[in-house]
Amino acid sequence: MASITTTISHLERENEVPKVFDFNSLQAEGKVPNEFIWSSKDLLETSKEELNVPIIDLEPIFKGDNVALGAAAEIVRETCMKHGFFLVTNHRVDQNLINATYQEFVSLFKLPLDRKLGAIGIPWGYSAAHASRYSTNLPWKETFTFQYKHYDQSPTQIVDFFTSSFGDDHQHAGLVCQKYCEAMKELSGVILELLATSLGVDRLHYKKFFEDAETMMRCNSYPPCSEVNAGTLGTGPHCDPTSVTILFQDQVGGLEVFVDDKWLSVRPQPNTFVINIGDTFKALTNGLYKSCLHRVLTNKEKDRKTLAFFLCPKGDKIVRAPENILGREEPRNYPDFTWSQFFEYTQRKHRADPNTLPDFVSWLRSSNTSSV
Ligand SMILES: C=C1C[C@]23C[C@H]1CC[C@H]2[C@]1(C)CCC[C@@](C)(C(=O)O)[C@H]1[C@@H]3C(=O)O
Ligand SMILES: O=C(O)CCC(=O)C(=O)O
Ligand SMILES: [Fe+2]
Repeated sequence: MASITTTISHLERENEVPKVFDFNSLQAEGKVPNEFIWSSKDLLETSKEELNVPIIDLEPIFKGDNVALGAAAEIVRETCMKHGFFLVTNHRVDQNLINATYQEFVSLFKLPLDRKLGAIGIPWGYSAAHASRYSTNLPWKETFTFQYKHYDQSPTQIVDFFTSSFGDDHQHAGLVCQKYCEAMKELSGVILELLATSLGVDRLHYKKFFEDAETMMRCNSYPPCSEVNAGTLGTGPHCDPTSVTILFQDQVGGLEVFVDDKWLSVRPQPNTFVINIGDTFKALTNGLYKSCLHRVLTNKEKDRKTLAFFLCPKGDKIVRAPENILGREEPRNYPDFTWSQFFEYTQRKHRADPNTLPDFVSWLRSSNTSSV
């Protein structure tokens, strides 16, 4: 996928000089530029009720308790057919590693703007509100994104990206993030076994499919926004185009899920990760599981950070659902495609939103038809 970095065309910024936003200045000024104002349909009011998210205790599953696995799989199937979000606890990821990774990003986003701008890159690198890609509906956030290749045994895979982005003084940060990604890779294996069991397919089916994954790791840093009622969003309404997201969120809150025509908040729960199904995994279930809509609100007082581990298959692998999901013979609802094709579509043709997957499938089918 590195080719995208050299050939990417800015979605909405073909012929303009991209603006650069400094959130420190924006906060000091206290006013919100128009580019950050979203439309009323994106800003529908949040419901008073919260999303009732099941918390799956992974400890019995780690211990090989198949009865517990079966019970957990039932809960996962029900929740993924409804909205695609659940929490996991007793995940065996060292809390000190989570804290250390979180603190590395606290420091990283405190760097002077010129050092962060020196790490700007698409899709890998630093971004301030995605202002180098879009000119409207800008998210009120900074991000740092990099790729983690599960099959790359190099101990410096992530370190090299951090030092090339920020200099040799970020070698330690890279090492910490590499250990975090390795822990996420282990956790993703357990989640994939749980998902396979919930779908009635071979328990190792998805784990094997993702054994050479090329994952996208991102830290989202959401500065406080003094003008919360101005119509800003930390991240706009979307379905993750990726496969399975393992999200660490701090205790600030702001993540919301659209279920039964209502925006419901996902309350931060200590010692848990948020797991959500993305578009590509939806296709890997032939559309049975929801890749559901979510968004992030801004808040007036607190800085919020999240660590998103976006599990993605190796770019050239064919995304195709296994036969007999839940033991049912079903017609195929999606054409074969590769993650590289879909990722490139999100980066060059269609900003990920609530309709990315159906729009991609229509585009793919029309391209295949026209190419014959
Ligand atoms: C494949 C991806 C594209 C985005 C990062 C991952 C999964 C989520 C996508 C995203 C967060 C959806 C909302 C819009 C977006 C542009 C963003 O706000 O960051 C999306 C990411 C991206 O294209 O960088
Ligand atoms: O930061 C969050 O709470 C969620 C962010 C998100 O949905 C994303 O980056 O895809
Ligand atoms: Fe998301």
